[in-house]
Amino acid sequence: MAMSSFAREIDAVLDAAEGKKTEELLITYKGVLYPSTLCCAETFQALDTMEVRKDDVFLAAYPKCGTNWIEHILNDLTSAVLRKEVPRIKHLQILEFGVPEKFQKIKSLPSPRLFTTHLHYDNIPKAVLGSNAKVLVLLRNPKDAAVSYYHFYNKNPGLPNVSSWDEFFQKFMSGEVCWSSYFDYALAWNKHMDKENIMIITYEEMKENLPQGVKQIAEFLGFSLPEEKIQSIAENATFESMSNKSQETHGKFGPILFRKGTVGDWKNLFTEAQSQEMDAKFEECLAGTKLGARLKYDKYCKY
Ligand SMILES: Nc1ncnc2c1ncn2[C@@H]1O[C@H](COP(=O)(O)OS(=O)(=O)O)[C@@H](OP(=O)(O)O)[C@H]1O
Repeated sequence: MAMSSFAREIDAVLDAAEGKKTEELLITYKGVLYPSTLCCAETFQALDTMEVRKDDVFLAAYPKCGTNWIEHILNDLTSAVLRKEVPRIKHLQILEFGVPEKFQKIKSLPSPRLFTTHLHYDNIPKAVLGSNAKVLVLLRNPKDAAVSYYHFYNKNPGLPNVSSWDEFFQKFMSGEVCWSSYFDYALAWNKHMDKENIMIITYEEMKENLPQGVKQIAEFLGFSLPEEKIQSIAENATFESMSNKSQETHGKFGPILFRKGTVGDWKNLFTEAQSQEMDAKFEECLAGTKLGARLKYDKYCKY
């Protein structure tokens, strides 16, 4: 099976990580950890002056909340509207990845350009947040996000191994993970989610009704597509469909990324005490907020 250029690009990043010592795998920029195989200070600086078009589309997602899933749907929706395949170029499309010279190439990409970022609201370029470009914000319940992140730390050669789930749980709770704290991330978006050009989606809602989720995203983007097209995009975006093609689309990264794709896997790792600790943190940070309600914590994070 032929590998996409995107898959070859990811394989090259994984190969580069294999040669690095553990202490070389992370960098810190403005107090936040990032993987050194993908991010550098020069690109963060260049991001500050990135030019934004009003028809650019941004996907903002905390890591492990289903970023690659929604990217795939956005790509399919855009390809359907343009009636041609939109190529994916990860180091260009993920705002904080790659080298600063990429911004020259970004300027020549045709509209509508699709970008992704895991950056905290405060670190997203002001040009993006000050524009009317559409921003789709993706979150997942924090317990499943933590479990997914834990496996990712240990399976991805680009991240340092953690010796145990207990160790990772404490790091996740204190925000000592790449892209920093889940709770700070969600709280920041809570303040901005009512803006017209911002739409929140959750992993769990997409799992509950994928065609409905695809339709809502299309409507938010102003894309008018026949029902059958929405259905076929949803069918291509199931976990089974995406993981079956992952070797082709994501190369060696495929099995690392498409792990389980379920809701509730946290019950296999969380101890009772850890579950209560996260319940208390959620209560302290997000309970009573509009975004907190959207996450349906009691449904997805309680026994
Ligand atoms: N199509 C589809 N349906 C349901 N779930 C899916 C799908 N595609 C990816 N996934 C799951 O999303 C998790 C990876 O999240 P991200 O893509 O955000 O990871 S990353 O931060 O970009 O590395 C990871 O979750 P876990 O399986 O729980 O680890 C993936 O399996």
